Amino acid sequence: MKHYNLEDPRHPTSLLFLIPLILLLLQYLFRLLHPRLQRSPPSPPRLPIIGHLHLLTAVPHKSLYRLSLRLGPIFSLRLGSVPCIVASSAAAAREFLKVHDTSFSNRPITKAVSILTYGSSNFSFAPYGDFWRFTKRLYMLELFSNRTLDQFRPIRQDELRQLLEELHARAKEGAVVDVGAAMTRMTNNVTSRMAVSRRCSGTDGEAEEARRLVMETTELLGKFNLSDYVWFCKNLDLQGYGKRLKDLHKRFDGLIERIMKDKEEKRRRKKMEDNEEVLKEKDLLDILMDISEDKCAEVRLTRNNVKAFIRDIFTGGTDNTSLTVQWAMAELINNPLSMEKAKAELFKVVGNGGVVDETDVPKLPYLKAIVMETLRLHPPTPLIPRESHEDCEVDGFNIPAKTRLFINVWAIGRDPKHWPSSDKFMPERFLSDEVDNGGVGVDIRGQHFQLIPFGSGRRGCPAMTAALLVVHSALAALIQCFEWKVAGGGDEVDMNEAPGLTLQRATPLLCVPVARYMIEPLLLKSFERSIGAELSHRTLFCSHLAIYPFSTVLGSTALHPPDGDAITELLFRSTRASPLLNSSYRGKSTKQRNARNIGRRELRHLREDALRAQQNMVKS
Ligand code: HEM
Repeated sequence: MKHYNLEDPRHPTSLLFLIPLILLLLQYLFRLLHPRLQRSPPSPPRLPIIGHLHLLTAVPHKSLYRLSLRLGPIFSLRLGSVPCIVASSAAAAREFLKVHDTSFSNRPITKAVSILTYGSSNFSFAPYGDFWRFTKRLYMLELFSNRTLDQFRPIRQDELRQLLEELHARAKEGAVVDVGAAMTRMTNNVTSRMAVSRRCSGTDGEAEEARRLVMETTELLGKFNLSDYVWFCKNLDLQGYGKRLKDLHKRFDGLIERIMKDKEEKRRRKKMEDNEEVLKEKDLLDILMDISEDKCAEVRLTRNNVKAFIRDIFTGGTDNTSLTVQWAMAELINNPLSMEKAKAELFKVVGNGGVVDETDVPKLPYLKAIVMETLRLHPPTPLIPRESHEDCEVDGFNIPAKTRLFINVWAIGRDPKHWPSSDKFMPERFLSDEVDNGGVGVDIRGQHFQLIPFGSGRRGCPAMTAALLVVHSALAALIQCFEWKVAGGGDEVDMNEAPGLTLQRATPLLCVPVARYMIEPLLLKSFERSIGAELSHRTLFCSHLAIYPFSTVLGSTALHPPDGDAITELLFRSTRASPLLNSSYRGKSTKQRNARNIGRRELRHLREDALRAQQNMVKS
């Protein structure tokens, strides 16, 4: 046996110092051979199994913002077993949504998504590829084209009128109004009438069911489901969301099937009658059905595609739009100076010559600045979700395929680097004649990455124009027609956010509206203004029918009914239906209630027909 002196370099223990060196060398070689491991974004220490889940609080965009202050604008997390990356600065958002947009053009498919979208048969969660490209074109050229938006203008006007009438009635009673609920009803109705020619609120149970389904869909899509993140919970339903999702899907499917069957029957009848005029008046479901029946279409839409698209439109069209108006109103109530400026601008442009209209908006820069400032501070989708479909290198970091990306739009909108006094509500920052506080020349269409409430790039929101039409006109009308008092006294409303993935308010916005004008003459002036010089006796009569209850119109001596088939029919219908709505008919029996409901429904249909007749007359 050999004996070495410890000082002797040939002694085995003296070689121990080589081990760390060898390990480092091996690690280097390993990284060299596996480019994915070359450089990963910074990440905090994580726990076994749950990874970084414990770092997320109930309001995830806020906890991710706090982490970004420590880790930088791009950092990575492991939520359970899911690799994620978070971008929290304008420059980082630009990297992901512009430079590497193609690599991050997928959306993560959660359990809720897969159940509620008929297995990603819709547009917003379709994987990036030919089908998505086809549907994007469909959205931009058909469903949300300028022509279609123009066609639906009377619907938006009519729903705004109904909202104002409802608020006016509450103002007369001095009653408290939940502004959020009223707005959601309105946006729901606009979307539903555009999509399937039906309202989502009203006297019949089906309309209310539709509204409930939309609300539940938005709620469940915004929930954080453990089975999406923790591998051993994958097939468990610990929070009970799985059961609720399946039940919700079944109810939605039943409703949409009924609507589609009804529509198919109507289309068959219309085709048999070959009624050209009626066939031209299409809702979004008609457009989708036309494409699904078109044998030459580039992509043949299945029945599930059509259903999933309609659901997409319902979900996208309701909550975001309503939330924007709610937060804007809350900010204006807490910033009375801004409210006064907005009122002054509206008075200068519209005066009391009618209710503010979509066509007035280009002349209302302060109103537009209010909406931009609201979307900066309160983006309805605070975290934009995307997923990479290939390995890529972003800003020197290697990001493997199937990494979930969250763009923290909320944090970017409050970054003091771009927005001085970033937490303050200052619409003036967007107006060139005021001090530049970061906003002059910035727009929200996805080109300026410091303000991207509608996202950017290929998968940016396709309905931005439609959404802004509703947001601007509804907000303007609320400011123009009412003073708003905080319910229960006080001058300020709470600005806290509720838990979840969408930017809901923690407390409802409860206010008492005080009417600034008599609403009916104002609405009538709007109609007269909108048809301007072409106003004739017949169109004026129709516009009265569309606004006033029948009895007022029929009793009006100033408006003796003009001749014409359309008018005669409308008159005949109103004389038949008006007794049902008569104020003396206040009985509580089922028969009386039913009669009133029939009367209300007929009033609604009559108003729609009167509006249509009015437009046809103006056109011809
Ligand atoms: C104020 C209102 C709205 C806001 C703030 C908003 C915001 C957004 C955002 C942030 C995205 C993701 C963009 C991205 O990944 O880059 C998005 C996508 C989408 N939005 Fe909107 N949205 C609004 C209104 C609407 C409306 C009214 C509809 C439809 C009726 C709609 C339909 C969609 C659809 C279908 C997508 C998915 C697009 C795709 O994946 O290619 N949105 N929206």
